Amino acid sequence: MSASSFKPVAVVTGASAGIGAVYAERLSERGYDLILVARRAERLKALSDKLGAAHGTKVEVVEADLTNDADLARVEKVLKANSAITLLVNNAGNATLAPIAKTSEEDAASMIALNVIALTRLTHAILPEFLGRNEGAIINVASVLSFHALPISAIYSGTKGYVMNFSRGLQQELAGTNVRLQLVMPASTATELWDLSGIPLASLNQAAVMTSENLVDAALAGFDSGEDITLPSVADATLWDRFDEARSKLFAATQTGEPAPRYRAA
Ligand SMILES: NC(=O)C1=CN([C@@H]2O[C@H](COP(=O)(O)OP(=O)(O)OC[C@H]3O[C@@H](n4cnc5c(N)ncnc54)[C@H](OP(=O)(O)O)[C@@H]3O)[C@@H](O)[C@H]2O)C=CC1
Ligand SMILES: N[C@@H](C=O)C(=O)O
Repeated sequence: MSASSFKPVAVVTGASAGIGAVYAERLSERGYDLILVARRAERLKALSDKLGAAHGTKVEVVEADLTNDADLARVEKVLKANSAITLLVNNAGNATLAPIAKTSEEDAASMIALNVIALTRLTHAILPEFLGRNEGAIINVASVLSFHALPISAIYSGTKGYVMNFSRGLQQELAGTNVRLQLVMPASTATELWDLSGIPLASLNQAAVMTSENLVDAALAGFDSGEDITLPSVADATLWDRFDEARSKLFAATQTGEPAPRYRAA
């Protein structure tokens, strides 16, 4: 079934589980028709049936492995062909949490292909249409590991650091347009990702783990209030402002054109 044209359409990648499945539910409640993307089509179909019955949502199920070039090209085509799309949620992501020496080349490549390349290409696919209509929104799901790295997260943090910088740069490009990008940076959230990553969810400090429902509801509250950057678990929002100010000052301080005195020969 293809999505109808009289309701706005949202695309959610990685909608078969976890955070993406909750985004699909919440966007359905908000009156969107949906294009849901993931490998497990049977789960997407079950979600589609549920949302159709509950809210009359029309859902287009797109079974795709976003690390596969042909599948990704097919999803790009779906995005380019549908002018009713007003929202893209780049949520699909995977993690192998282990030291690099213990991470297979396949797992490393898969994180880069999904977290970096697929997100970039899908953004690139939808952007001309959004800019042409001067409307639309992109939600990029990054992580608090976008700005922090652990001994087991070098590659994952690298990919999520990319999502943060890609999104920050694009937000500046979009200034003055009616197209917006929200960067969401969740901390630990109770999803399948953990067990798949090699770190059991049960081994985490449960007090620091958010439910995916709370995560998405907070992220959408941030979206509704016009936030560019949403850190759903951070109570003191000025922490980000101070971090970003320090980053900006550090960048400005690099623009000297000469070695710092401590590096000059005595
Ligand atoms: N859980 C957490 O603690 C945190 C998660 N995040 C980020 O949130 C996002 C969602 O993760 P979360 O809900 O936790 O993870 P889940 O593992 O629960 O869900 C991941 C989703 O991505 C899909 N997916 C995985 N691989 C592929 C692929 N190759 N092609 C297409 N779809 C794929 C999965 O579907 P299928 O297997 O059917 O393809 C699934 O729908 C990710 O970007 C993650 O990095 C950020 C911070 C914290
Ligand atoms: N998915 C989590 C892995 O460490 C995170 O992004 O925080």
